[in-house]
Amino acid sequence: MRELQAQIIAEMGVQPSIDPAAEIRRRVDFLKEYMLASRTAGFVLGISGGVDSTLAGRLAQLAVEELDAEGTDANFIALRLPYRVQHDEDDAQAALDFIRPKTSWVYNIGEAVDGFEKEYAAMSGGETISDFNKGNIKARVRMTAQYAVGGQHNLLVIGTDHGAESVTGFFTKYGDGGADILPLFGLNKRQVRQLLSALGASDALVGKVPTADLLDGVPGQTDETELGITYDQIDDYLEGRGVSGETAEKIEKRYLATRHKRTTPVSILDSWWK
Ligand SMILES: Nc1ncnc2c1ncn2[C@@H]1O[C@H](COP(=O)(O)OP(=O)(O)OC[C@H]2O[C@@H]([n+]3cccc(C(=O)O)c3)[C@H](O)[C@@H]2O)[C@@H](O)[C@H]1O
Ligand SMILES: Nc1ncnc2c1ncn2[C@@H]1O[C@H](COP(=O)(O)OP(=O)(O)OP(=O)(O)O)[C@@H](O)[C@H]1O
Ligand SMILES: [Mg+2]
Repeated sequence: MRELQAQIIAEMGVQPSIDPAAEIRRRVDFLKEYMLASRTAGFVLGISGGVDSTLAGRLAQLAVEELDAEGTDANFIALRLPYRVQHDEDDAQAALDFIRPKTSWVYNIGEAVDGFEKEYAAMSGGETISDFNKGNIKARVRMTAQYAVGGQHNLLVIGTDHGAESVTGFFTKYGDGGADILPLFGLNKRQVRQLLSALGASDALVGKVPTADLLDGVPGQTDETELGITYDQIDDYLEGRGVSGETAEKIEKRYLATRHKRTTPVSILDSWWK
């Protein structure tokens, strides 16, 4: 195996094979134990209809149900965070039906994002924010909405980052990358699907094609199209399997370019970037 591949696998904590039932138990326990240790009242998470938030949402709901049964009041607020009308709203509703969250709210980010864009144009004498940059603003407004709910109700913000996203830095810094607790870390994408399947999610939810869905111009653009790498390739790489040199180089190039996203802001005491 390539030396950098071994180092990346260790950092991402991905195992070549997993026992889905044991992973579900371990992650529900982690949510419960951390909630108790942090003296918070539960969790908040945006539900998009994608596999990551469907799994993290169901784990959070199981954690609060167990805590309630054990005599500790806990809450889970699932947030729909559409930008205006989401093109695959039906899938998001199917995800909520599967998660069965204790509380479910909708915060439409349309007004906040468009208001931001308008004020930006006024400030800059008419500069237009690119669709790509606006996509990152959408992700950061979603983060702000989750922290607003968390701040009001003493809840931890769940993040859905895991090995297959972290390795390529395929998230918005302080957007979906901004969270308090990461119950999916250590998994790759196919393992996320394995856990969802073990929890009884429908084939449609388990097989949902990953999309960041951040662009006005290309609704539902697939992650694989933007990345130019497939999740199967990323998953194979993270399981220590052989992938072509070209694929390994693409993954490693993204990994090295996005190190700043996987750490705290660089300070004069850091040397990792040298
Ligand atoms: N070397 C460096 N050291 C320290 N900071 C550095 C830096 N280079 C850039 N930066 C900072 O980082 C910023 C760029 O990072 P960032 O704002 O994240 O922006 P960026 O990485 O350019 O874009 C985010 C990517 O993540 C994808 N994404 C986002 C959200 C969700 C999902 C999903 O899968 O659902 C995917 C999105 O499609 C896009 O490809 C720069 O504007 C700068 O502030
Ligand atoms: N439209 C949305 N409504 C609510 N939350 C969202 C929305 N879009 C993104 N999010 C939040 O941002 C996180 C990151 O998005 P990401 O696309 O990586 O995950 P996903 O949609 O759950 O799964 P997938 O990666 O398979 O599409 C989501 O897990 C979710 O918590
Ligand atoms: Mg998505």
